[in-house]
Amino acid sequence: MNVAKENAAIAALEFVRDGMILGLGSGSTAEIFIDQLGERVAGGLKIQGIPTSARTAECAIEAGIPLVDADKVEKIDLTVDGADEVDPAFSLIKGGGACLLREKIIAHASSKMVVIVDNAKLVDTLGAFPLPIEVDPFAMALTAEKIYQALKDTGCREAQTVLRQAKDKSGPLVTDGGHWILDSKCELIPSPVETARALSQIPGVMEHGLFIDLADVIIVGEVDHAKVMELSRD
Ligand SMILES: O=C[C@H](O)[C@H](O)[C@H](O)COP(=O)(O)O
Repeated sequence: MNVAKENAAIAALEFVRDGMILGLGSGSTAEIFIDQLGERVAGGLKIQGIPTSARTAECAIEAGIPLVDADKVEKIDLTVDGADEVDPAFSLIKGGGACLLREKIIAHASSKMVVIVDNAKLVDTLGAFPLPIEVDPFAMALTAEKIYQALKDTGCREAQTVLRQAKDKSGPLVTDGGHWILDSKCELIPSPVETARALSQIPGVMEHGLFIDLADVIIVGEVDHAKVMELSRD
């Protein structure tokens, strides 16, 4: 167990209240949170979870967390999720686990997003972590060329893009939504807002891993404590 991730996950429990509808993120840090949340549910906490991936749904069921269909709710109170990179403006790169589309749908619909990371995820400028971009497999080469242009036009020089492969090497990794993932190594993304906007305009791009203006709280786990940083959007 990674103690820093565990400390971040435990600190996120402070944001959970009885009666909440919770977006449950994906990835190793989110899974630690789900385990912790399961213990609170066993102790009497009443919440319902909306998983952002098939894997998260399995973990939540195993942890004893009641789930609710995303189509059956009118609001989501809080989402707790991990991230691959976090910059000082709370912009994120997500999608290292290929769950970015559902994660973004749920984060966008949530009143609050709490991001839990260890301090290795904090960066001055996003881009060292290859940016995951979820694409429709149809005419993927044409979409990839448009992505390359969009990245170049917004200042990400020499972006190298690779099609993510399934772990069993059977072919391209297929997301829960039936799409493929292109990972673009940008080194630096100087204007995340512009890059996000440019990528969103490409028809074959289902979603990209830049999460802008979504995170309200970043919890950074260390070995002996967690630091909670809140951003006011007023
Ligand atoms: O698609 C996966 C997600 O965006 C994860 O939340 C992200 O990759 C961070 O995962 P981890 O907590 O395992 O580093």
